[in-house]
Amino acid sequence: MSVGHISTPTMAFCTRHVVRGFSSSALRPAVIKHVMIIGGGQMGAGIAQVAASTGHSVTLVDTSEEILNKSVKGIEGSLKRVVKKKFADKPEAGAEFIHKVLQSLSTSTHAESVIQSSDLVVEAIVENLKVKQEIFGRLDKLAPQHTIFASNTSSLPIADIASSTSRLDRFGGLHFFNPVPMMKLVEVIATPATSQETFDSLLNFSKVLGKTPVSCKDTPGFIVNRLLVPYMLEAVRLYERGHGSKEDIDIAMKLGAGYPMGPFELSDYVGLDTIKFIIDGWCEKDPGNPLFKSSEMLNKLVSEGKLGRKSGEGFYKYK
Ligand SMILES: CCCCCCCCCCCCCC(=O)CC(=O)SCCNC(=O)CCNC(=O)[C@H](O)C(C)(C)COP(=O)(O)OP(=O)(O)OC[C@H]1O[C@@H](n2cnc3c(N)ncnc32)[C@H](O)[C@@H]1OP(=O)(O)O
Ligand SMILES: NC(=O)C1=CN([C@@H]2O[C@H](COP(=O)(O)OP(=O)(O)OC[C@H]3O[C@@H](n4cnc5c(N)ncnc54)[C@H](O)[C@@H]3O)[C@@H](O)[C@H]2O)C=CC1
Repeated sequence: MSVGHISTPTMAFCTRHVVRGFSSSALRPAVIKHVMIIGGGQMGAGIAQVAASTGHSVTLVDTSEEILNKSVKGIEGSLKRVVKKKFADKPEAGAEFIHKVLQSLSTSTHAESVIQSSDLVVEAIVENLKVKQEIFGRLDKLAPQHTIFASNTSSLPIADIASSTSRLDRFGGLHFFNPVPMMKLVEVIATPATSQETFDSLLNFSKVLGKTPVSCKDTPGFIVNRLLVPYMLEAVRLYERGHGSKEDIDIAMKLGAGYPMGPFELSDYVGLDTIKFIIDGWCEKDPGNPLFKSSEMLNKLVSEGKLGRKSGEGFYKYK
């Protein structure tokens, strides 16, 4: 499906002169122009929006047209909010900007037919190692030599995801933050096998998106989630012990610690299914660690389909 005009793909490098995706005359980061984003949920749609807004041609991939239509509607809504600020006095320029961004964005339910023209693949699908490995393993066989693969995983080791491919040197992590159009940080993650050129390309790509990248090792939670997850888990334990209401805990952290959202508001914003995937994964890896003990309250909400804002109810109601 095409949202706007799909430009003719141009490869970042002519294959003849390419060694592992980099110019053989001088090893320099590949130029990233064509980006495939896999997963049109909260994160994938946000990454697609920002990439299309910054001069990239973007294809957003998901499993159904219905999901992709919803993703594009969300992107249009978010672009309107961006334009309201950015082009406050120039509504026509704002409308032109939105038109141009949507022209740079196409959608597809078939990653295989897009991979040949992709310089970079950013995966933002469900937080499940096997599912991520399966999709990267399949695309690895079809992707051009120079194509860089990156995962937006919150909690899985990048090296484990990369192990399903034969391009360990061209594989890294690009961890964006929610909501992507507003959050300035990107964690750029190198595994021991990620080449310097790939890492530089990912750093550079993040800067072109207008983000501030930080360099991370492939360690659990990278930087932000290594610190955020214990804090959030401690909040839910405090609540489960009856030592504070969720409303008071949220107010306390906003007004006392200056956070824009309290831990329960933020959990609903992130998505309780995603949070459960993260905690269950860490618990499985480190079962003796009391920090990752599962939360009965969280499990109950997820089993009832209360996934936070995206389903209309989580810790709070949104209808
Ligand atoms: C307790 C539960 C136990 C579970 C424990 C387990 C923990 C596991 C956690 C793991 C988490 C993993 C997630 C991850 O990997 C990393 C993350 O992404 S963490 C999340 C990081 N994000 C945040 O912390 C967000 C914090 N919130 C904010 O910064 C603000 O609240 C927010 C910008 C979202 C909204 O601002 P707010 O003032 O509250 O509301 P407004 O609606 O007025 O918006 C302000 C401003 O921003 C514009 N805007 C907002 N969203 C968008 C958008 N999507 N697109 C475009 N523009 C947007 C809006 O238009 C407003 O603009 P104005 O011009 O100011 O009107
Ligand atoms: N929600 C958050 O705040 C953050 C999430 N992340 C990570 O980003 C990833 C995505 O998270 P969200 O966008 O929140 O999830 P989401 O649930 O909103 O979206 C996931 C999307 O992936 C699609 N999908 C699933 N399997 C697929 C497949 N095989 N092929 C194509 N599409 C597929 C789903 O249909 C869905 O649209 C996860 O790895 C998560 O850990 C990272 C930073 C923040």
